[in-house]
Amino acid sequence: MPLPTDEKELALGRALLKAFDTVGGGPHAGYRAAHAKGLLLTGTFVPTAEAASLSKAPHITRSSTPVSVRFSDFAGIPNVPDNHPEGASPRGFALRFHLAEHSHTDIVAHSANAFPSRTAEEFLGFLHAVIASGPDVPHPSPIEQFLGSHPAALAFVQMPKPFPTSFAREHFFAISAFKFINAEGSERHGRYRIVPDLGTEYLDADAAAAKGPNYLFDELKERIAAGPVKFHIFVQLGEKGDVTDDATVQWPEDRKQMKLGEITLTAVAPDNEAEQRHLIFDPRPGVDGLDTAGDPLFEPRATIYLMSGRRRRAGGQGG
Ligand code: HEM
Repeated sequence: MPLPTDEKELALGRALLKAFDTVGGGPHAGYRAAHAKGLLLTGTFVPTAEAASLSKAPHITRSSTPVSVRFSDFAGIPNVPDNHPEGASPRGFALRFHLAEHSHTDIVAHSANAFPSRTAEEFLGFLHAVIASGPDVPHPSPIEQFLGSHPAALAFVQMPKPFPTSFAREHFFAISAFKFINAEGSERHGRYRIVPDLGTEYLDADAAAAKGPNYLFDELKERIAAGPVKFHIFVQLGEKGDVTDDATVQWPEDRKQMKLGEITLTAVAPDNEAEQRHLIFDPRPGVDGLDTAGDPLFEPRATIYLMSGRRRRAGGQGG
């Protein structure tokens, strides 16, 4: 998976990485520039019978596929408390389907069904406004000005992001629309939703504040030692006219949702830190039967995940 050769794309990737480093007090050698604190679990994906009507992708047409899932807190701070008011949310769910040796496809999702910007350039503007807005900066501060002129960013910042009782009681969204292509060549747009088998469950603010800084990761390790953790993958199906190239626009809640399959996680991955450090997720599917659908976030994300991942691998420690 090479980096792009276009100098503008590379410069955007470098600028985003630098901005994340600044916000997270990094770089932290060997860790991700965002979603630095994580845990990797392993298990299996089993598709539903109807999933093949949507896509001919290998993991959707086979009876089962091994998977890895990396759960994470948002910030680029390796020891961010799981109950940190700004640093922990949205939580991440990065899923890898292991199709064959050196062959895989990923879904990278987070716990908010929203994103603050349509483009990576706009996201960089958001981060720069955060960086320029210390406590001593006069009002309206750069971030107040940015939020005043970017309604999607304001909505994202203001949306409630409650703390779950467990990673196994949180839901996740891949935000962008994808194209699903079946064996007959028919195409449908859809958006992934990953829903816990046990349903979502959240703490109130006082209960969250009373939790320890590692409450989510400690609980996940205990839970998986006691038995499997299950999630269902749904695809919210787009209809004619639904926007497919803008992560800030959600589709109506009454759109049909097709169940794609189930993930059963059974163990904490061995050599967890080294495995996490090595894994570089790609938000683009890159397999027959699945494609991106014009969302401008995909390419810059792929670039920055790769840039950050190579830097992390060279860091030699961390996860
Ligand atoms: C312009 C938009 C975005 C930028 C600049 C960005 C930036 C980043 C960066 C720098 C990382 C660390 C990469 C690494 O070192 O491996 C990261 C990881 C991650 N991002 Fe994004 N991101 C963007 C959009 C999104 C969206 C839309 C989602 C949710 C659907 C998302 C979810 C995640 C998750 C879950 C991870 C952790 C992946 C892992 O566990 O390795 N990001 N992002």
